[in-house]
Parts: sequence; structure tokens; C-alpha cells
Amino acid sequence: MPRKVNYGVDYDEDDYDDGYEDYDYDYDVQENFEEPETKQETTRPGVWHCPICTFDNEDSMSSCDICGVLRNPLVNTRSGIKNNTVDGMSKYSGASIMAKSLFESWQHSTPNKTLTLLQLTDEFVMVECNSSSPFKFDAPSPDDLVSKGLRLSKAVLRANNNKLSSSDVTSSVTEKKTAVGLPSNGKRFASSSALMSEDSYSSVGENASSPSNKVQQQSLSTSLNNISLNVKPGSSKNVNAGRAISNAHYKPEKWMLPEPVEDRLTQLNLAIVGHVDSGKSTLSGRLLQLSGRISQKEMHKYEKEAKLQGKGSFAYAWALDESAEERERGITMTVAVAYFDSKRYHVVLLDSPGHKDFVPNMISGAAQADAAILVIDASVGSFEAGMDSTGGQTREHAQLIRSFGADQIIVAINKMDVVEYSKERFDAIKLQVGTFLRSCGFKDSSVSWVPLSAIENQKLVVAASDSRLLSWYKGPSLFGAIDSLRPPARDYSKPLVMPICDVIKLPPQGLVSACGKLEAGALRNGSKKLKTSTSITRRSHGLNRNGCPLILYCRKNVCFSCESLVSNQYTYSRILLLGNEKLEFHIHHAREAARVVKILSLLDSRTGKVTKKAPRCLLAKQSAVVEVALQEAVCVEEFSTCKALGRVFLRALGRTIAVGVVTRIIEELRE
Ligand SMILES: Nc1nc2c(ncn2[C@@H]2O[C@H](COP(=O)(O)OP(=O)(O)OP(=O)(O)O)[C@@H](O)[C@H]2O)c(=O)[nH]1
Repeated sequence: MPRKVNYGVDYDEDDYDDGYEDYDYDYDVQENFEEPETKQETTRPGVWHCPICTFDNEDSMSSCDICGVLRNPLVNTRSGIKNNTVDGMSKYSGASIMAKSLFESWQHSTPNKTLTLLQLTDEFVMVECNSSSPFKFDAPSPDDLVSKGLRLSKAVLRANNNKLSSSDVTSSVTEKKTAVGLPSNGKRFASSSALMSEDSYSSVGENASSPSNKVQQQSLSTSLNNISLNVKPGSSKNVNAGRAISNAHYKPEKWMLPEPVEDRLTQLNLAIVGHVDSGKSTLSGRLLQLSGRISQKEMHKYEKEAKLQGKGSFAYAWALDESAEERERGITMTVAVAYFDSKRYHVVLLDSPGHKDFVPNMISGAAQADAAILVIDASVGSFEAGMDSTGGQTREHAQLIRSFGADQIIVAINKMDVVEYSKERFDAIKLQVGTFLRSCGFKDSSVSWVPLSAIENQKLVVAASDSRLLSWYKGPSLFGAIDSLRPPARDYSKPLVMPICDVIKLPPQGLVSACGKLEAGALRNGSKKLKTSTSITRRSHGLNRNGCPLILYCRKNVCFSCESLVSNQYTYSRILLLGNEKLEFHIHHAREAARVVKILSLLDSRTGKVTKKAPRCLLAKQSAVVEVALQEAVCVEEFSTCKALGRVFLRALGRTIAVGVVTRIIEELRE
């Protein structure tokens, strides 16, 4: 049965043999940027002079009439935040509930002092007040303040660098609401964790010679802008090398290396994404039914219950949408997880919410995906709404999925029954979506197209029975397309990395259960001292199936129990807050309030070369290297070191405004 949680599968080891290629990343970090010229706001009686566009504004104006730059909000950062009413933004701007809760606490908390450098690839306006306005810088330029902070924190870091060891890092466990469903008997917290093996952690600090220097340059060609940049991992070694995961010194133990087993199915995490009401849950329910995971009896029950509530058409969706609220509203709100077997795969189905309010939840599912089914509603008007550049989740979901590293996608053009199984409609949708997917970085060869109807069971498992579809579509069914996906790669040679998406407290036993996807390494019963961004777990328990102990390998979804979650290790804390735009920073399952504090350089979208240093603003579809400061610590790695912990998104006002990768962690100060 499907579960409203992001964990649960405990398949045995599988043989992943494919060189699942990720982004091609080729990035050259630009060092030693010239500090931008300081521009100060000047005032005359009755007017203030905009430092950015030089327009003379009336004294009563709080922002520049021409370029929109805010007047002096950063003179006192804390009060600036207050004056700009974080609450107000949340209330009136359409920011997500999560953003509201993040920002509500902001004004009371001490700013952190770590700066993070991101190379962002952006389909949307980078930071915007409306869809056409450029990034609004504060006046006077925040660059000065950032530089001051950077210099200051660099000095502090240099002073501390020698005397602090990584084990000095401490912080308290943070309780946080997570996006995915809460089991009735459990309590969840600390969704922003990543779990790493002790081996990997204890190597932190021993590699001052920066093994990352030896790491080959990696390539990443982003889906969003075909940008290609040269990366020199560890270029920030003065602040970073001591913290990087030492893969060079890591040697996996024998049990960590699985023996290939021929007849085992490979696990495939498959996210079902797409615009609201496109039929994702219905399709998922159908797949479960057709693969025998839902019995006739159960299906009959769903049909009866749905009919009783006047929602007969949602019967299949009810197999996934289990909560009363979801059923009442007829929408998915959290990621539902279900399993079925195809010929080649143990499929872990991640049915994502399509409503724009629940994109953060969708991101949690997308972070675990190896591949995705993008469900598109073929009916007139609905398809167009999904492709709308301002609020279409077809676009946003496709982009997010690609940015999380899934490079294979099946486009299921659903509800073909509504358009009379029209070939013309299918072709028109394929043309438009195909162009968009290409711009996201999906290769044509990694995209497959299936016209289908979930309701009428056309082209899901077997050949279509409706002659209107049969007459022109001879391609594979949805099951066939799933089996054509390349198996995901796994990497046992690296230390254990597992971003934790869910933690459930089991107070009577004094245990907690941690759930997530193993991104690298392996885990078994009794693995000791696993450390996370917010905790140490003492010893893992409960890895078994039917009473048999299990070893779990990377790319598995896993849930295990451990004795305790106590004080913190492995965190980047203290961040300097400067910018004034409030953003949500998403990384694996973590979300954190953030600000862009500096735009370091604009990049040519095709070549990745720096076209301008320290630009004043970013417009839609531009690519740039920016510095981002976070409100609270999250677990993060440079993309070149650990892809799973190095992919990030920025969201604001309920929209994804930028996607990118962490190229450098500028500063890490310890409390
Ligand atoms: N005609 C027709 N209707 C369909 C088809 N698939 C789904 N629907 C209907 O579309 C509506 C929405 O279906 P859901 O499965 O809840 O859509 P969803 O994408 O999961 O919705 P969210 O998760 O809230 O975004 C329901 O009324 C379904 O019966 C189809 O193939 N044909």
C-alpha cells in the first residue's frame, strides 16, 4: 500500500551497471574579483539621490521611482528587516506557508556569518519584485557591507583556522516542520540533515593538503542554460579544505561492496510530477492497480467511498491521496510513496503534489528521484495553463527535476480521451514541451513520449484498445517506457551520504527513525556513530526485511532506527545576512531562509565565461555567480565534492526563481 512518507523501501542490493551521467560541469571559479566601487546615497533637502540610477527621488519615497532600489534598508540590517515587514511579505505577497514560518522568526534571531557562493542557472528572474523588474539592490550598495563582512569573517576565520578542529562545531537540534506526511504516532524534526559515516567525518580536517586539488575537474552542463564552466574544486581551500570530505583517504569495507546478483530487479525512484490536476494520482493509482499492488477489493472500496463523497472520478487518486483534507479538496498535498514492479525495476513511485502551494513538498520527492514521469493534461486550456511562464507547474516541475540530477524523463500526455485521441493535439504538445525540455537540458534521447488516458486505461501497460489512438501511435506503453529507462548509477566507493527527509521519534523505546535516500556508500545494522548536520546517531538498528538483516547500498530509500539524536556535528553555522530580498534556499530536503548578498559575475549562458564582474542586477534567464547567505546552518557541500549536497534552488514569493549548484563555501565560522 502507498504511504504518505518519503521512505520505506528496503530492497536488497541491486546491480547498477550504467554510467548514469549527470550534469557536465566544467567550471572555472573566478577568484579575486575587484571590489565594486562603493556608491553612497546622497541627500539634498527634500530629495535623495539614488546611488544606482542617479535619479533624484522625493524624500518621502522609500524606494527609487526609476529603478526600484530600496532606500537605506541596510543601515541597520536587523531593523531593516523589521521595517520591511517580514510578516507583511508573508501575508500579502503569496509567499508559501513555509516561507512565512521561516521569516517570522528571522527578526528575532542573530544573523549567521557564513557566506555561500553559488553559481546559479536561472530560467526566471533572479530576484524580483514583479515579473519584469530586475533584482533590486539596496541602497547604498550592499557590496560594501558584504565585503566588510567578508573581510571581517575571513580575518576571524584565519585566526581560528588553526586552533579549531572540526569537532568543535556545536549547535542545537532544531525542530522543524517538514513537508511530507506525518505518521500519527510520530514526531518529525530536523529535516535538514545529511547523514555521513564517521569515517568520512573523521577525515574532515586532516586534509589540509586538499585532496580536492587532486580531484579531476568535473563537468556539468546545466539544463537551464547550457552553460559550461571550469571548476577547480577546493579552490577555496583556505576556508574550505579542512571541511571537505576526504574521498582520497576513504576505503570502503568489504561488506560495503555488493556482489552482483543477476536476477534482482534494480530499484528505480520514479517521481510523478506535473501541473495541478493533470492526473498524477489517478495515473499512479492505475499503475498500482495494473501491477497488482491494489486488489480489486481495495479498488472497489475506493470507488465506493469516492462516489459517496461525490468525487467518483477521484477513485484511483484516493489510493495515493489518503488524508481527509486531500480527498476533500481533491488535490495531493504531500508526496505519496508506493511500490510496484515492472519487468526491469522495483519502482518506488513518488506521487508529487501539483498545486503551486506545495512545490516545496514536491521538491522533497524530486530530491530522491532517479527519473520522472511528467504528466501533462492534454485538454485544451489545461495544457496551456501548465506551460504558463508565470505559474505553470509543468515548467517548474520539469526544471526542478532536471536540476536535481534526474536526466531521464517520460512525458505522459494524459487525458487524451478528452481530445478524442487527436494526433494533432499530441504533436502540438510534443513540439512545445520538447523545446522547453531541451532548454532545461534534457537530451532528446532521454525523453520519451506516451499519449495515454489514465481513466480509460489506454497505453498504460498494453497496446491501446481505442482505435483512435491505435491508428497513429505504435510506440511503447507507459510500462514499456519505464523499462526503457537507464538504471541509475551507484557509487559504493564513497563514504556514506544520506540526506534525511524524515525523522520520527519513538519515545517509548527511546529510538528515532531516520528516513531518506542513500546517495553514496552503504549502511547496515550496527553501523556506528553516524553523524548528521544536527545530530549524532549512535548505532543503527532495524535494517531488516522479514527478519533477515539487510545491507543497504546507495540509491536506496531507507528507514532505520537509532538510539538517539543528540548534539550537533558537521554544520556550517553563522551566516552574515545582508541582502534584503527574502528567499527560500532549498538543498536536498533542507529549506532555509536566505538572502543573495552579492552578485559576483554574470556568465555567458553558452560558454560559461564571465561577461561582467559585479553586475548591479540580474534579469530573467541570465546566469551568474552569486553569494548567498543563510539564516541557519544547513548541510552543504560543493557540487564537485558531493552532487547530492551541492544542488540548490532559490524560491521567492511561491516561485522557483533560480536553480544552481554550490561552487564554493566561502566561509565557515564555528560557534
Ligand atoms: N478524462 C480524464 N480525466 C482524468 C484522467 N486522468 C485523471 N483525470 C481526472 O483529473 C482529475 C484530477 O486527477 P488527479 O489524479 O487528482 O490529478 P493530480 O495531478 O494528481 O492532482 P494534484 O496532485 O492535486 O496536482 C480527476 O477528476 C481525475 O478523474 C484521464 O485520463 N482522463
